Amino acid sequence: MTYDVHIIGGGLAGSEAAWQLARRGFKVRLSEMRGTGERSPAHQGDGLAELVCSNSFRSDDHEKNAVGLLHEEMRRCDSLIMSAAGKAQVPAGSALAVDRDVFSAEVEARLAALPNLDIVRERIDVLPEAGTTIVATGPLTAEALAHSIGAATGADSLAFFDAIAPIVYRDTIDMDVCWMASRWDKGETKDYINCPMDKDQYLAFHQALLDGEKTAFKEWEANTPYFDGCMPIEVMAERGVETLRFGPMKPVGLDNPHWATEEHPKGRWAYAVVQLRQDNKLGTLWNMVGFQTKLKHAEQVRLFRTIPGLENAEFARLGGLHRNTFLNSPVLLDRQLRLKSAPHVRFAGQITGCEGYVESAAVGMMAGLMTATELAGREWQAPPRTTALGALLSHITGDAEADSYQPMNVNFGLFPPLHEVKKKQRKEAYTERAKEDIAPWLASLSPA
Ligand SMILES: Cc1cc2nc3c(=O)[nH]c(=O)nc-3n(C[C@H](O)[C@H](O)[C@H](O)COP(=O)(O)OP(=O)(O)OC[C@H]3O[C@@H](n4cnc5c(N)ncnc54)[C@H](O)[C@@H]3O)c2cc1C
Repeated sequence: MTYDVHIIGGGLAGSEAAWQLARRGFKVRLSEMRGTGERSPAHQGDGLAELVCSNSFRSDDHEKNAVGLLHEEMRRCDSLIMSAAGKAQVPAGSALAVDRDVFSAEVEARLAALPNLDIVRERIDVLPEAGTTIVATGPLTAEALAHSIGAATGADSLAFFDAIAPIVYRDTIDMDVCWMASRWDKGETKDYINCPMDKDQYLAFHQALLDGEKTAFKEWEANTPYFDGCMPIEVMAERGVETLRFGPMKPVGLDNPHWATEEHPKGRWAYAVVQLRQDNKLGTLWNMVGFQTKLKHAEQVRLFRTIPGLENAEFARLGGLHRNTFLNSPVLLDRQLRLKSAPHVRFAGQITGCEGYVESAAVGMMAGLMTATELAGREWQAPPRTTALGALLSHITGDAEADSYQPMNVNFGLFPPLHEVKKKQRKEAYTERAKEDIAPWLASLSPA
């Protein structure tokens, strides 16, 4: 079969791009290296759209949160990733969290049902010299292709670290010590397992993190920065004794019923809390929220078993650390995510420098829509900057003005941290305006 588009990489972005194109009638080849015996250091299976770390798509609140707004806009574009997430949803308060296996299987099944899409298990080592191509190989692009991209761009790619959080078997958590609750009782159910620490336990744990044996840095790694949203707990611990208590171990809004008294019948707040969030639909696996780490594996087991309630914890997966690569998009790509030096090649997903599952999928979706518009001989209109999609795209391509990306309260490196954005500006940005502005843009898309 001859193809209209070759998509390289069947992760979140590549799967979404393939969906947008194939359901518009274009012939698509989707090349995914997993399934050939090859995997990135973070992927664990061979399914399309595998979530490599947390199982959360973050806030689903489209009234108050920019990521929630992005969810909403993607749903309006008939996003495969959002609809599969809906099918695979597990309880997580106001966040959208999924069973990763159900999610990946749903994405794969929906794509496999499209007659004009071929999913081919193959590793691509060289950037195609001709033909409409979308590269969505992610932050862990296989080495040969990464070199080929490097040769084509002539520019150094940037590198940073990401770390993976551990996953615990539910039946090894001591619920006589831990309890189920959502912070401030948000959400209809009590979605998190909470492990309480008193002050002495917290201080001892903090010290142990500082003393714990870590994976050694190689020379080239020493100056590579972390993205803030994926900072390992031991690095956070190094920033100060209170940092974790204001981060992943925040105790506020969590009444511990095991510590109830006559004066506090609902329970009292602990000095610090470790939270676990459901990771699979069955509820047998729970991940330690914000506990990404580069501690050595044996050290993780020893140290995490000192957390109250996790004394007998068995780990389905331990934390890890990886070096990621992404393009200098504002310099190398045009406003339609095409490589300036080879415009038949478009990039999508985290390799463009965006960060997060939802953002990667959103960029994949837009790359698919751009390609569909181009192939249909129509003129592409960018989504307005007042929308979450427009803000994301503007920022990736370096077209952002100060206020255009403020609604994006994503806490990863390329976006301003939440605390730097004034509440009032955020609220203004989340108004109905974005939802009104997206409507004419949706009408401009090439028909499905
Ligand atoms: C370790 C780690 C942890 C992360 N944790 C989180 C998190 O908790 N929450 C969050 O929101 N985001 C997280 N991210 C960030 C990001 O959102 C994810 O990496 C996301 O999966 C990116 O989507 P993508 O489609 O761009 O890439 P991926 O989902 O990685 O997909 C790329 C695909 O391309 C394939 N591939 C690579 N090279 C080739 C080749 N040469 N030929 C063929 N196929 C190839 C890969 O096998 C993979 O399936 C994490 C990233 C990493 C690396």
